Amino acid sequence: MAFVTRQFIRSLSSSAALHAAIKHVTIIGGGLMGAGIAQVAASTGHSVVLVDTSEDILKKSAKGIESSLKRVAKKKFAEKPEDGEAFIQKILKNISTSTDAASVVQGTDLVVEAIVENLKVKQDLFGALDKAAPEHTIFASNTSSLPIADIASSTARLDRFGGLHFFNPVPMMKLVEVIKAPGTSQQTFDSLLEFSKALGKHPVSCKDTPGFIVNRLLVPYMLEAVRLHERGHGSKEDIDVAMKLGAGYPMGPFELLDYVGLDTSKFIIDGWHEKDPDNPLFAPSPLLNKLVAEGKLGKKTDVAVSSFI
Ligand SMILES: CCCCCCCC(=O)CC(=O)SCCNC(=O)CCNC(=O)[C@H](O)C(C)(C)COP(=O)(O)OP(=O)(O)OC[C@H]1O[C@@H](n2cnc3c(N)ncnc32)[C@H](O)[C@@H]1OP(=O)(O)O
Ligand SMILES: NC(=O)C1=CN([C@@H]2O[C@H](COP(=O)(O)OP(=O)(O)OC[C@H]3O[C@@H](n4cnc5c(N)ncnc54)[C@H](O)[C@@H]3O)[C@@H](O)[C@H]2O)C=CC1
Repeated sequence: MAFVTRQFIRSLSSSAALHAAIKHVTIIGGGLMGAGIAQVAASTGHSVVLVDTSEDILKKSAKGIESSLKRVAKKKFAEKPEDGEAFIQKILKNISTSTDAASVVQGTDLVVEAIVENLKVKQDLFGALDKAAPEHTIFASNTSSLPIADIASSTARLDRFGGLHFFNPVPMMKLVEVIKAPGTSQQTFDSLLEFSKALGKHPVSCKDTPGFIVNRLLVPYMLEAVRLHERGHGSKEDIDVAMKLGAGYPMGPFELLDYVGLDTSKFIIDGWHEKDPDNPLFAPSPLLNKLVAEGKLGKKTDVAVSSFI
């Protein structure tokens, strides 16, 4: 009995040690999501390396993180603004940047990928990182719409691979969907749940099904808003106002599409349409296709102007 108890306590403490082990995080992709995830991880005391393809992009990511932190500090230190600068600098010290993912993952506990929503590109990245990262390193994807199992299939660490789906803007949105793919071990899943909590987020458990929970509901709604407008049944402005004042959404669907990025939205819809071509919920939108072809991608193209105008 005493032995069982000791064993039990030992297994509990080794699982706690595993959870505590996520200290060093590598975020791949310094765009809208990666920069936000890096900011939140650094703000909660993690040591973060942010990776992208060029120094110029990383400079832009760092600028975005700093201005977001300024907004946080302005609120947090409203009474004592002089403490705000020290708060920002302390967090920025936890973040370094790199363009060489394979070398920085050598010392990391967790890789969170937030690059372009393309299966092949994600698989190539993880396939290469799998060879470079230590045994214990957990891999996670922030994909909006792709099956985690498909992304993980380019690696030999299916048990240490899961989904961590954050929401935009990451510093403000409390939810993280934690996805357990068929190969994800319980230990990995628990570590991802613990990590989400350590970031101050509220995790929910998801199966590896298309769109998990939020996007399975949100994407058809947003597309239906675009189709309603395409049919001439409402102006973009009226649809946005209607959903804000009539349904209590903080942003209307067109405002949100601008915020999320029209390119990312198109990647999601095209991918689902290809898999399920007869499903009218995922039919491509001529308006969205036209705007993306014109390079109008939403706020990421021009913060001040809506791509839908
Ligand atoms: C068709 C396919 C489509 C597929 C899409 C899939 C994408 C995904 O995979 C999943 C997603 O992320 S979906 C998007 C989920 N996000 C939302 O729905 C956001 C909705 N908007 C909001 O919650 C608020 O407008 C929001 C919180 C953003 C802003 O709040 P407010 O509306 O009250 O407006 P503000 O006056 O601008 O902000 C108030 C204060 O909030 C703070 N803040 C906002 N943004 C911040 C940021 N980025 N960093 C730091 N602080 C921030 C800030 O304190 C601000 O006050 P000020 O600084 O004085 O303006
Ligand atoms: N935009 C949103 O609201 C949300 C997006 N997501 C998902 O997060 C991921 C990223 O989305 P965003 O941040 O919006 O995209 P983004 O376009 O803002 O940023 C993507 C970044 O990844 C970089 N990148 C591309 N390939 C790379 C590679 N091989 N190695 C390193 N960096 C690379 C790009 O240079 C770019 O800076 C996508 O999978 C998307 O579906 C998830 C939740 C919300």
